[in-house]
Amino acid sequence: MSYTIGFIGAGNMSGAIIGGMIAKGIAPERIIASNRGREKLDALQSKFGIRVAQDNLEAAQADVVVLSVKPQMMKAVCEALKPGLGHNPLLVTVAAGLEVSSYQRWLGDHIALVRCMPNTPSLVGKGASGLYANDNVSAAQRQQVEQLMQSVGITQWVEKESLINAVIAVAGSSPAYCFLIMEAMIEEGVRQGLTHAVAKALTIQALAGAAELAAQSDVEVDELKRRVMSPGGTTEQAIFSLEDGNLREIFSRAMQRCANRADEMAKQMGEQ
Ligand SMILES: NC(=O)C1=CN([C@@H]2O[C@H](COP(=O)(O)OP(=O)(O)OC[C@H]3O[C@@H](n4cnc5c(N)ncnc54)[C@H](OP(=O)(O)O)[C@@H]3O)[C@@H](O)[C@H]2O)C=CC1
Ligand SMILES: O=C(O)[C@@H]1CCC=N1
Repeated sequence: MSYTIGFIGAGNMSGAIIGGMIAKGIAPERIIASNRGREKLDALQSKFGIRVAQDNLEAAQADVVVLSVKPQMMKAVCEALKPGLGHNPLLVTVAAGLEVSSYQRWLGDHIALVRCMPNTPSLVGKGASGLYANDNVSAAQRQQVEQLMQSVGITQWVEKESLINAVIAVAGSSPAYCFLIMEAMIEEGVRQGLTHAVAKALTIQALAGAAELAAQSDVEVDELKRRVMSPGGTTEQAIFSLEDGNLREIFSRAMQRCANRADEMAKQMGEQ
């Protein structure tokens, strides 16, 4: 692959994808990022050797243009980019909430646009991205974006745009849920007498190990859970406590709020 990739907005999500791509061996000269402020560009340039520009129109000259500013900024950014998109690049937006129809209103009905919902573990090659393409995206462009995002993790296509909100709940936002679980486990480990360093090392490895086991296993996760729960043993006391506390309902509510917020954002910002 030798096409160029431009990132508009060089914040957390762009940094994670760029870092993952460089770690996978994508040549830094193929990547250009633009950002409002200079500081993040300097950091990305010195860390990864990519090209940077403060003018979004420069990054927009790439073959694939990743729109990675906050949803609230997207309309203004797109309208300013419009004159520089005459080469009709493949556009990939990672913004939560905003729908294809909004981008088409700002940039024209002809745009080839993929909505990609990635997550920050992309930085370490363990990203999970959902992808949705509008009708103008060709089969070759689908492959191109798939290949690009697979360089930093796994991808799953969804064929209905509304399902991107479910992808946000399951993958885009969920690293934060996992970090919260880690925080809680580390805190209790320390309460029970472990040092912070020991509790942290064990927590991270237990969760990473469980995820790897689930990924490599040919049985469902509920069976893997059952294999840890010796009858009359320790684990079932913990699981009973979590179930008594309605953990499933807590997750269900949290993920519904997450997806609903994406809906709400689409409505608010789609009216712009
Ligand atoms: N963080 C995450 O885990 C995920 C985020 N996303 C999506 O990614 C997008 C970016 O989020 P995230 O990286 O977290 O946010 P950040 O705030 O970290 O990054 C946004 C970047 O956009 C820059 N920016 C703002 N306005 C402009 C402009 N007019 N021109 C150029 N650059 C501009 C900001 O520059 P400055 O440094 O000057 O403020 C900032 O660096 C969002 O739409 C979000 O929904 C999707 C999945 C996961
Ligand atoms: O919180 C957010 O809105 C973004 C989208 C998914 C993860 N972070």
